[in-house]
Amino acid sequence: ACSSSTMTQIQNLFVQNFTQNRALATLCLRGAFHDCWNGCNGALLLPDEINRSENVGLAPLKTFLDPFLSQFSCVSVADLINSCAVTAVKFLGGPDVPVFFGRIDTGVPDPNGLIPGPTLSVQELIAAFQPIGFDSREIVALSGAHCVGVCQGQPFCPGQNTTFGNHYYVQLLNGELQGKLQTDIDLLQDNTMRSLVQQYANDQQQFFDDFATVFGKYISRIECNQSSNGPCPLGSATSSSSSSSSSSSGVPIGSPVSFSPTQSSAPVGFTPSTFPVAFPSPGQPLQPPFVTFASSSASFFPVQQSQGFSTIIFTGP
Ligand code: HEM
Repeated sequence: ACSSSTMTQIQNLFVQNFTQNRALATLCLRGAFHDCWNGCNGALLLPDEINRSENVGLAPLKTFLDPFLSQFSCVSVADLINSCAVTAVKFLGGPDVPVFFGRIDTGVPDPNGLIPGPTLSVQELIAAFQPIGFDSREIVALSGAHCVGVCQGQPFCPGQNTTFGNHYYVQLLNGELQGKLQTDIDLLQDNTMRSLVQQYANDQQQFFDDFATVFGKYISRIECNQSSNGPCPLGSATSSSSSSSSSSSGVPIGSPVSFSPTQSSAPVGFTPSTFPVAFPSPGQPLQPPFVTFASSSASFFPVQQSQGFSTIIFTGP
């Protein structure tokens, strides 16, 4: 893993790029959801995986992150994606999500079709999250990530999709999310989930606190037995459990490790998160079109300003 000062440098580069195009931030957040579903392992950026239909729309994330991987050889893909996601949440106005760095990349694509699809019923959604250790209340908190970004080119939350906040829950209750994701709308059909939607709609701080805890837990799920000599700091390696699955190459994947994301120090072998990173003050964006790595002549690809979230335009290098 990189030193914490290098992680800070990386996070600052993320911030600079988000300043140019906020759509990059929402891409990163969705990327962490997908990369970590089967344990955070960096497989999302493998060509076999990024081009799957379940990852439609995420290809620009690879374009965005590849230059970081060339520039910073110390960082794993999984750490890069998750560092990007927590930086995105904060950049968009959300809470500090605790994150530690030291994830190992698998190099093998995850099985296709594991990630829950947008047409699941609420019972199916609960059943999908249960084996990876998340209950219905945690699903409600995680789904709040749809306060930002787009669904099939349209804002999830009409008029408010560029900042992180509890408007997703307010709009869900008001019926303003009709025509978007069925899995979002169906949260209202389960009594426990609907009452939590109401609580979050009334109390942004509670949403932020819960989102930080639950998303911090989500991005800490690391399969410890992927490598015999890499860091496995979050718990003892386990290679079998009732919920274990197999990767497409037949390598057994251990049960998700758990730890308290509110613990103050990084587990052994992990670099702690480096919040707060410096955020540019509003009204002082960097000059487009180039964001460059400070310590090298490598120029980052230019990202043009896009209107809202409808387009991400890459014109580089
Ligand atoms: C609960 C199950 C979930 C389902 C079925 C789901 C499904 C989807 C779908 C279909 C899209 C639209 C993709 C497109 O049309 O381009 C999307 C976008 C997004 N999802 Fe989810 N998602 C889920 C949970 C999550 C979670 C847990 C997170 C993060 C914590 C997340 C973050 C995002 C973000 C930020 C976007 C917007 C991406 C962008 O603007 O490019 N989602 N999701």
